[in-house]
Amino acid sequence: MTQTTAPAPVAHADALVKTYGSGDNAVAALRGVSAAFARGQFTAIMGPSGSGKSTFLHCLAGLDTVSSGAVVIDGVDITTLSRSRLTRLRGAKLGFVFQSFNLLPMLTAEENIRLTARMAGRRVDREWFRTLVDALGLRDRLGHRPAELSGGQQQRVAVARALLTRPEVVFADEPTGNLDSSAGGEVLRFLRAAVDTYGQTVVMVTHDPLAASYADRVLFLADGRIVHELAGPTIDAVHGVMRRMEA
Ligand SMILES: Nc1ncnc2c1ncn2[C@@H]1O[C@H](COP(=O)(O)OP(=O)(O)OP(=O)(O)O)[C@@H](O)[C@H]1O
Repeated sequence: MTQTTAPAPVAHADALVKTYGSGDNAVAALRGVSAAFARGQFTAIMGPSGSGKSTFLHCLAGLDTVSSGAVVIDGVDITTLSRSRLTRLRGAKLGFVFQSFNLLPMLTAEENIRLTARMAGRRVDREWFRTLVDALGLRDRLGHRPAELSGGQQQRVAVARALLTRPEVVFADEPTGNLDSSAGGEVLRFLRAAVDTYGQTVVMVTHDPLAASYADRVLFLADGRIVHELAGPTIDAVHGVMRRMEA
């Protein structure tokens, strides 16, 4: 008899607790959150304002410290790493896309795309660079600075930068929050294609049920806890869970 075992997740969080401040001013942002992220899976994180979405993403991505619990990326508990080892691991294994693009204004699109790889001392695979630039429609924009690009183009530059190092996980915090629906759709379609074509793992915080419907599953947070998980989300199903959470 052959036994099939589920592949180990590329990232997981165990009993994450995050409290900001102390004493009377303490705010419990995460109250024991556990979740596993399989390789090649696209997860959306949703929930009301203040439910802990950004805190969860930042703790998972090693951008914020945790109060207790563990975050394991590719077999390493990142909550135990020194600051410098954590910085190296982020550069080597993680990619980031933020709502506000976070491009350096004095660098061209191409320089911005190469920046993370350069800072991590990673050699850039030319073929992969070209594949990403073409898939994101940036070929004739490479010499432009961010101020000369539309919001959608800037975010596509940020997405190319995030994927250039072939990270274990891409973390995206409201990546379409500053984009109109057409530019947002392009970014989401590309993230979906990166999951389907390259087996990229993506974790994305969003307020938008349409954006969440591009994911393989949605984790819903409320008051610092995961309260629901939806697989194969449709826009209607996401709206349905949100309505039930508000009731
Ligand atoms: N640096 C901080 N200092 C103190 N409290 C914080 C800090 N960051 C977040 N919080 C609090 O932690 C809780 C969770 O915040 P978080 O930003 O993670 O929520 P969110 O679900 O991402 O919200 P939104 O959808 O509004 O962005 C909130 O009560 C927030 O006020």
